[in-house]
Amino acid sequence: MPDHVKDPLDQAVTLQAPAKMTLSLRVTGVRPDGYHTLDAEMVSLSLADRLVLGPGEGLTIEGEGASAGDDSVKWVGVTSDNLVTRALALVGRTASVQLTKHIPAGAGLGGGSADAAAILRWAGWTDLGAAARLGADVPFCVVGGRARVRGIGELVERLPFRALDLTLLTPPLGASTPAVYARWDALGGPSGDNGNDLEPAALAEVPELAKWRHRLGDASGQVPRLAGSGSTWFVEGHHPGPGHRLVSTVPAAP
Ligand SMILES: C[C@@](CO)(OP(=O)(O)O)[C@H](O)COP(=O)(O)OP(=O)(O)OC[C@H]1O[C@@H](n2ccc(N)nc2=O)[C@H](O)[C@@H]1O
Ligand SMILES: Nc1ncnc2c1ncn2[C@@H]1O[C@H](COP(=O)(O)OP(=O)(O)O)[C@@H](O)[C@H]1O
Repeated sequence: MPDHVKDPLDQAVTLQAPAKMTLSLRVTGVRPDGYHTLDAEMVSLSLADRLVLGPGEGLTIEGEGASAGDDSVKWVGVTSDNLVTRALALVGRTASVQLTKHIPAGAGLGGGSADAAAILRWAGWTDLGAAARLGADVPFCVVGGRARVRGIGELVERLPFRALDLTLLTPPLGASTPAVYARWDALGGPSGDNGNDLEPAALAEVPELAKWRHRLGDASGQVPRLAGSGSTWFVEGHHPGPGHRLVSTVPAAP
């Protein structure tokens, strides 16, 4: 058992929870339960939430929320279905948790999954099938770094780290993951022509997303790609601009 698990509550433990970026995403099928199978490349980002664990119980959340002035941190919610609370329950541990959000919620950056994965890593949890029951993005976030992800997200094959700078633009609107997958079904399973099969479905579901793609495209001279089911757009390289987040890939934690 790792040292930090022996007596974790005697003193505070600080955990980093890196956001994930889905660099490419192909939907390869639909399971009988309605979940979609994927073939995706995911990477961890320098953008991260912070969790401070201490003795006792209870969750507090603070943070600036999403970009463009949207206070979406409000809808993270300190409830029993918060992914931090559910991760603690899965590993059978108690702790007080102070969560500082830097990853905008509902932005396709896996913020909640990253927080849950930080708890699983701290507890030494390695069952990625069970981790996927918290959320399909949680297994990748447990492994981190760079990986090919298949199944509904539970099959994670590590890939060598690749340093990459990215510019993100997160619109002040969320894209609901279940709604985007449902729209992909309704559209007959379209392929994305820019590396992400969910992009046409997300644009059909939330047409306002197109405005933000144009904005980042104009600023960077590239064709932005949608992060997973959205709502964040990204391009390669660092392109400073209003509301732009300049991030880099980070290797898996040792
Ligand atoms: C699309 C992706 C790509 O990385 O994420 P985002 O980039 O938007 O965060 C993931 O597949 C999202 O994973 P995650 O956000 O963890 O989804 P979950 O909470 O597990 O699932 C929410 C809902 O999305 C649908 N869902 C999710 C994952 C999957 N492989 N097939 C699905 O059909 C299901 O309807 C499910 O009830
Ligand atoms: N600790 C958490 N941080 C962020 N969102 C959370 C958390 N726990 C639960 N959620 C919920 O998860 C949903 C998706 O948020 P998030 O994981 O940040 O985005 P996405 O799935 O778009 O990558 C939101 O509806 C949010 O309320």
